[in-house]
Amino acid sequence: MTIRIAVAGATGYAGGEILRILLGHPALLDGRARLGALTAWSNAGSPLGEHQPHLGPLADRILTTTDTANLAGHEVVFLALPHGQSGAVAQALGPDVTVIDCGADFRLADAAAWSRFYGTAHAGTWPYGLPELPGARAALQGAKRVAVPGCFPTVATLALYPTLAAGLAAPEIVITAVTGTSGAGRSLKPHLLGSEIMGNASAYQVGGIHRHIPEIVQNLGSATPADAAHANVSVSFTPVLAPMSRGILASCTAPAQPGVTARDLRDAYEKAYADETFVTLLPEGRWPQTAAVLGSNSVHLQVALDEAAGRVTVIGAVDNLAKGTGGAAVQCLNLALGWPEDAGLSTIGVAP
Ligand SMILES: NC(=O)C1=CN([C@@H]2O[C@H](COP(=O)(O)OP(=O)(O)OC[C@H]3O[C@@H](n4cnc5c(N)ncnc54)[C@H](OP(=O)(O)O)[C@@H]3O)[C@@H](O)[C@H]2O)C=CC1
Ligand SMILES: CC(=O)N[C@@H](CCC(=O)OP(=O)(O)O)C(=O)O
Repeated sequence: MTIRIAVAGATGYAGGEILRILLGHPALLDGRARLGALTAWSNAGSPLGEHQPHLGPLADRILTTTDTANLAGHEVVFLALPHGQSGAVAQALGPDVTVIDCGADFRLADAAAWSRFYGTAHAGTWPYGLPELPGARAALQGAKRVAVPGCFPTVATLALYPTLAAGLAAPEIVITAVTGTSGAGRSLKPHLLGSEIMGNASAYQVGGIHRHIPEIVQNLGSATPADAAHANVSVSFTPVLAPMSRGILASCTAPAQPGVTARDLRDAYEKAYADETFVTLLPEGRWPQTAAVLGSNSVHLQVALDEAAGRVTVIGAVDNLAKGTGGAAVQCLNLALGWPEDAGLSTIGVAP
């Protein structure tokens, strides 16, 4: 049987990245799977090529409206819709359909935290699509519903989890992350005008209000077993917008426990990620940079002990649209359908 895959939100950045990756996926190249409906909202009725000129083979495909009728009859549906839109769409899809949601709607287990940061009713909680988190991979194998992580939580979690799980630092976390503009999606936003962005760097959502904070707390809370309720995990997170289209470079720090050495830290990361295809601890002395992971499903990490300040510092780089969304979504598809986890996904970046 050929698996039919629909992509809802195909005109967006996340939907476009999912399609870019699927066009090179072995299951689509050899006919085990094929692309069905490609849906949109305000741009329904127009050809995909008007919005995603880089997806040549799909240029003439006409976008249909994101609704139940158009998404019916597919074995797999990717949702790449604005926050709050996934719940109703997913509910109308049968339990046998594999639904992979790039939005935030089903990421959080804590309904109160959801309401506090998103201001709407909590839709529910699905298996969390970060296979590299201990225990997560098993829950994703064969899953019919997957919540793809946010881009900042992906890199922050992978950067700090080994340190916290090994008890090498206290969970009093400070993260500053430089991000490209595509993280905001492609709808017009005044602060993302070219003239405001070029030659500029600006902090936003400062002071504990960014939506990704509860997601990072949830993930890193699970690294500290004595803290099931995440009560003593604190996360100070400051995002900084920079003039680049893709990429996140995150500096993640936490207070080192007394007696911890640089060797302890490296050992923790080498052990945690020894078998992970998409997480690379760089050789000593080399530092992650966004260009090195551009277009790839990789996260690059480097860890240092700042002895004078008594802090662990981990630098992480990710392509927000690849491992930060579209690549993670395809990695989760592979796990859900029992395909090789890395099928269609590259660890090789685009540089310069
Ligand atoms: N960009 C990123 O780096 C990341 C994005 N995500 C998540 O992925 C999802 C999509 O983000 P992104 O691609 O950046 O966003 P975009 O703004 O680029 O795209 C949004 C898509 O949703 C469609 N859409 C707009 N309004 C509605 C609506 N009311 N109902 C249904 N569909 C609608 C748009 O269609 P049309 O063009 O026809 O109006 C478009 O296809 C979001 O939930 C986002 O949080 C997650 C991690 C990282
Ligand atoms: C530059 C910029 O605005 N970035 C977005 C990234 C969020 C994102 O894409 O993740 P979600 O799926 O959780 O929305 C932001 O900071 O809100």
